[in-house]
Amino acid sequence: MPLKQKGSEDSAEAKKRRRVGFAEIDAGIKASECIKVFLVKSEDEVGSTNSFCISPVDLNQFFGEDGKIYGYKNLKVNVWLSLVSFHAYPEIIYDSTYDGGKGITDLNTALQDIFGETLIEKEHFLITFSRDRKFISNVISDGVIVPCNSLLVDDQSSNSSYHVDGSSVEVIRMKLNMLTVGFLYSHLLPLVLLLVDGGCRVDVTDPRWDIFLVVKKAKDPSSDCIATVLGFATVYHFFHYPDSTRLRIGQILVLPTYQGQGLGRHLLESVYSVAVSENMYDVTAEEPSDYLQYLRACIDTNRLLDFEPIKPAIDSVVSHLKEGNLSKQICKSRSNPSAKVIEVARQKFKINKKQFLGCWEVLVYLNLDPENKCMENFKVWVSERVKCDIVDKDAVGNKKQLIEVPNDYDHDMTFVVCWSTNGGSDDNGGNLEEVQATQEEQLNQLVNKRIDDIVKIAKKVASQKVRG
Ligand SMILES: CC(=O)SCCNC(=O)CCNC(=O)[C@H](O)C(C)(C)COP(=O)(O)OP(=O)(O)OC[C@H]1O[C@@H](n2cnc3c(N)ncnc32)[C@H](O)[C@@H]1OP(=O)(O)O
Repeated sequence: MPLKQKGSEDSAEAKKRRRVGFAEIDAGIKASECIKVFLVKSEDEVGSTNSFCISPVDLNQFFGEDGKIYGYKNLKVNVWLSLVSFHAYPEIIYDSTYDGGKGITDLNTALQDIFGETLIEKEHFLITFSRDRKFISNVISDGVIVPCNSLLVDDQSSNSSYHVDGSSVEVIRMKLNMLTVGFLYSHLLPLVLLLVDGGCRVDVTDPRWDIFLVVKKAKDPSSDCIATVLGFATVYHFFHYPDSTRLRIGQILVLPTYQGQGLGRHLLESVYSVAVSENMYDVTAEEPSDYLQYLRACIDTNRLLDFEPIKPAIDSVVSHLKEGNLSKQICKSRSNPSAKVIEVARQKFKINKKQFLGCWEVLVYLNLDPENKCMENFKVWVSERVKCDIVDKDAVGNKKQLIEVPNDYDHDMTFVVCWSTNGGSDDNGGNLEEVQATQEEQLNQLVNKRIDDIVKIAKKVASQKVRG
C-alpha cells in the first residue's frame, strides 16, 4: 500500500513536473520591436505601413522596468499620427493572448501614457483630416510673427519668412498659457515624449513659457490659407539677477520629415532674434543633446565670425600659437579670452559665456593655417583648456582622480572626477605612475574628441560662409 501510494505520488509529481516543463515561459517582446509610429498628412495614408515611420528615442521606457510587453502572440502595434491635428489612431494586431507568468500587458493604458488625449478611434481619426484642417491656422491667428535675420531667409523684402516645398515658412511666437495654445501643445506632447531624449510635459499654466512654432502656410484648393506645424521650441523666461531675463530653450523639435532643411537653425535664430530685440541677458538650452550643441556651435560661431571687437583677442592667441614650441604654463595663462571680450559678445549676440568659450576654440582654429606646424601648438592649447575644465592635473598628489565610468546613454565616454578619501597614493591597486598614466590616456581621448568636434564645426561654418 505505501509503495502504491508512493508510486501514485511519484506519478503525480512527474505529471506536475511535465506540466511545469511544458508550460510556455513568456519572454516578452521589447516595445521598440513591435510598435511603429507613422506620420500621416491625409486619410489615404492611414492604415498604410509605407507612410513615414519615426524612430523614437526609447519606446521601451513606457513599458515597465524591462521595457517589454507580455502576454501576446505575434503582436504588432501600428500608430498613425496625424500631421494635421496631431491626433493618433492605434491598430493592435495579435494572434492570441496568454498568461505566461508575467500577466498580459495593458496596451491601452501604456499607449495612453504616450499619446494621452490625442488617442482616438479610426472612425473619428479619419474625420479629423477635413474637420481640423484649419486647427493650426486658428491657433496661430493670435500669434506674433518673429522677424529673423536667419541666413536662410530668402526674401530680402521681408526678414521673417523663407520657403520650403514652395510654401512660405514663418516662426510664430505664442504664450503657452493661452487656452488654444496649451491645447495644441498637449497634442504635440507625444512627439516630445517620443523624439526628445528625456522630454517631458512643461507646465502650460506658467505664464513664463513661450512656444515658437515654425509653420508652413499654403493655400488649399478652396483658396483657404492652411498652416502646418514643421517644428517648435518651448522657451522659458528665467529671472537673471538683478534686473534682466534669460531665455532658456526647454525643448526643440523639428518633425522628422522636415529635419536637415535648416528649420532647427531657423528656430534657434528666431529665439536669438527675440533675445536681442528685447534685450534679454542671454540664451541657454536645458540639457542640450550633442546634436543641438553642434548646431548651436555652428550658428554662434557663424555670428561671431565677422564681429570686429573680438578680432584682436583672436589674433593675439593665433600669433601666440604661431610662435613655436609653447610652454604649457604660457598656454594656460592665455587659455581664455578676457571677461571684457566675453561680455561684449554676450551683449551683442546674447551668447552665453559657456557657449562662447566653445565657439572661441573654433574661431581660433579657423584662423590657423592647417598646413602650418602651429597645429601642434593648437593641440597643446586645447589640451590645457580641457585639463583646466575637467581636472587640475597638479591635483593628482592631492588624490583627485578622473575615472571612466559606463553610462546608460549612447555616449562614447563618461568621466567622473573623484576625491579619494583613502589617504594612500595607491587608490586603484596600482602605483602613482600607473594612475597618472591612465589619467593621461583618458585626457588624451577627451582632447582628441574635443579637437574632432572643433574641426567638424569649423568645416561646417566655413562651408556655410562660402555658400552665404
Ligand atoms: C533642449 C533640447 O530640446 S535637446 C533635444 C533636441 N531635440 C531633439 O533631439 C529632437 C530630435 N531632433 C530634432 O528635432 C532636430 O534634429 C533638431 C531640432 C535638433 C535640429 O533640427 P534640424 O531642422 O534637423 O536642423 P537643421 O536642418 O537646421 O540643421 C541640421 C543640418 O542641416 C544643415 N543646414 C542648416 N541649414 C541648412 C541649409 N540652409 N541648407 C542645407 N543644410 C543646412 C546643418 O548645418 C546641419 O547639417 P549637418 O548635420 O550635415 O552638419
